[in-house]
Amino acid sequence: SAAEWGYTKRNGPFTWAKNYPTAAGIRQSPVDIDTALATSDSSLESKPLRWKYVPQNTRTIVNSGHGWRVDVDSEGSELVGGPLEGTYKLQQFHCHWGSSSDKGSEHTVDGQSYAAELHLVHWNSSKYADCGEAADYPDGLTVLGVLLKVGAKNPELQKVIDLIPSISHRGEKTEVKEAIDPAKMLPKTLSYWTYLGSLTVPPCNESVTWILFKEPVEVSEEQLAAFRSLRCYKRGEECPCDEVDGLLISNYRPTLPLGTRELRECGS
Ligand SMILES: NS(=O)(=O)c1ccc2oc(=S)[nH]c2c1
Ligand SMILES: [Zn+2]
Repeated sequence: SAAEWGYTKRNGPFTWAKNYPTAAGIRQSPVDIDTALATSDSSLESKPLRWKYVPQNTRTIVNSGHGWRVDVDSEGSELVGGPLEGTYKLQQFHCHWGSSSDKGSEHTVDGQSYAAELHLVHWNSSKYADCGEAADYPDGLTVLGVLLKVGAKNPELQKVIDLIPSISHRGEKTEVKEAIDPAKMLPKTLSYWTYLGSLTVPPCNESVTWILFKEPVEVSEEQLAAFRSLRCYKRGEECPCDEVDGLLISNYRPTLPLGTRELRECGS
């Protein structure tokens, strides 16, 4: 099959449009958040963003070959309000990072990169049967983005880090025994920017309402180093990517033009 997409020169973001034409679309993510362009919107202020997660429903963590991903049983979760119509359910959460902590976030703010970015992926359960179906519709998905900056060790993310040694190679997965509470990974203040975009990984479906919190959350250098210890190839196979012995040292997509899309903000 065609070389699997990834983040190296050979299979990275600038090659994705070859096999995934949507990646060259006009509603792509991530984007640079030009804070001067953001318009505050009273309708956002009048419908506060509200979420409910069930920590016991975080099921498994897997090495997708593109990073770690915690898959969640959607039942019992919900995200409503803000720019959203209807109810969205949590499907999974994962992270993007760089080879050093001066880069790694997908969204940038006035051109500034952060060390990493956490994504909580939700699907519109008011209109669609599951995440896969929802991903094919412009109002199908919502991703809550949290910017991560270097600082104190993040106790909730530490529960993910502790599982990384058991999913070191692509395809490996393990049960999440100690419940991880997604709500504890969100910032204290809930101000955010929102715009219409896409998945930041192939097939780059233009089906995501992005909600990016303004306040970064802290993570330690050691925790970032643990992310970079994941390998992008299967145990027993040789490394297909020309990354330093197949370590997933970087898995963020560079920003795409906002174009004529509206960028709204809620809260200061
Ligand atoms: N990076 S992202 O746009 O939040 C995103 C959204 C949905 C996904 O499904 C898989 S699998 N990986 C994904 C990444
Ligand atoms: Zn992501």
